[in-house]
Amino acid sequence: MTVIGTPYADDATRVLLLGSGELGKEVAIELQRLGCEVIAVDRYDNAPAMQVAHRSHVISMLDGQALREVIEAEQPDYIVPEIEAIATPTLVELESEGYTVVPTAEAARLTMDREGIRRLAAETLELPTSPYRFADTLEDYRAAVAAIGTPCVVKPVMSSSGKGQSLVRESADIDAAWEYAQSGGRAGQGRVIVEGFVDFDYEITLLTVRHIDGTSFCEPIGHRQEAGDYRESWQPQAMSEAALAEAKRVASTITEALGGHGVFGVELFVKGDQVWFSEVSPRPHDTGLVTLISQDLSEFALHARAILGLPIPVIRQHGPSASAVILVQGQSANVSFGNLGAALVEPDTQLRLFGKPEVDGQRRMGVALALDESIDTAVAKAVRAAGAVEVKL
Ligand SMILES: Nc1ncnc2c1ncn2[C@@H]1O[C@H](COP(=O)(O)OP(=O)(O)OP(=O)(O)O)[C@@H](O)[C@H]1O
Ligand SMILES: NCC(=O)N[C@@H]1O[C@H](COP(=O)([O-])[O-])[C@@H](O)[C@H]1O
Ligand SMILES: [Mg+2]
Repeated sequence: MTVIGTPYADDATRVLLLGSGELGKEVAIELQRLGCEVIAVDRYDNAPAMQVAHRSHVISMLDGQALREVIEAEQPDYIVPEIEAIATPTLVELESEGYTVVPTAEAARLTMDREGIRRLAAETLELPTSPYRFADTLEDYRAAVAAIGTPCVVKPVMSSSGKGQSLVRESADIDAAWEYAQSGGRAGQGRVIVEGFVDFDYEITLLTVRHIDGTSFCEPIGHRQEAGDYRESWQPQAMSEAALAEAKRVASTITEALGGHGVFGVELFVKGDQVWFSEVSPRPHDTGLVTLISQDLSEFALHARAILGLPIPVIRQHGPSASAVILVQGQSANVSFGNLGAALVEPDTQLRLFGKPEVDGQRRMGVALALDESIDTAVAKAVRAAGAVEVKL
């Protein structure tokens, strides 16, 4: 039975977020709505979730000792990873000492790098995936590309949002993809995965919620990626009955193996009735930002309920909906967003501006949301709203 205490009191229900970006900000808001005490942690100050949390800490989350110190000082009831790059062996230790890691420390460990989750999905669970090889040296990498063939996709094993990822179309691209993977990963240099290119019709995120009463699925979310990062997402993605059933089978299998309670973003490629597992986030997914407008309980509200052991009897979907990202390019610690009246002039549009403290290169700093009569018009409306926002550096 769930009991929620009083924030700042001894009996507070303390939730510690490891990662404090835009996804964590929405999770923090949902937890606060239920009266939790929220502690936000990230590698830099003034991260989005820190701006709505009760307290925050700035540490390197890849430093196991620093991670342990913050957790031991805060004594959270729930530790909620929000990004992949965390010292997950420390989370495994802390879990064995009695702490609760969402959904489980093992899920965080396996998804921290692409090898853990890929081997679990393809080799242990025998789910369909692209063919793949891992490599640590340029020589092994060249052999891996030769074995997989072109086109293939090269990614650092530890990276997200497309960082360090490239498509090798022909042999002339091979060495540049290695160089990019070595410099573009989030957690330094090293191992890469070489994946056979899947020529899919479309790709989806199947948000899967493991909660106190079982497993629930959201309507499938379609999305378009550019340079390994999402630009627009929409819900519901039209799918054949057979493809949807197979997608749910794959999502059930992988999330059951990871265990615990919470939202999972299961990424799948679909061609006809065929489905390939790509990867899974044991946490809300960026393409799921669309659920801020498309569902009564967004993926963030669902995560909060699932974590706290609260029931999820139904998830209401409001109809064709879309999200379009607001990407900012340049260098500034003083970004401003104008022309917002025009961005929101159409009915059924919304904006989220994340409040990220700075940009250096390209960074997602907001998202536009829209509801409409069809997926096509909803996507077009969200893109118009995002495009109307005038960014000043
Ligand atoms: N083997 C593949 N075949 C075809 N397309 C692929 C393959 N791997 C990745 N992609 C494309 O690149 C996108 C990003 O890949 P992936 O999800 O592995 O990267 P990521 O860095 O983990 O991204 P994120 O953290 O945003 O999910 C996929 O959504 C897909 O569009
Ligand atoms: N695909 C993973 C993803 O979308 N993660 C989200 O982006 C933030 C990092 O943003 P930043 O790179 O701008 O700091 C993360 O904290 C998380 O909210
Ligand atoms: Mg992905």
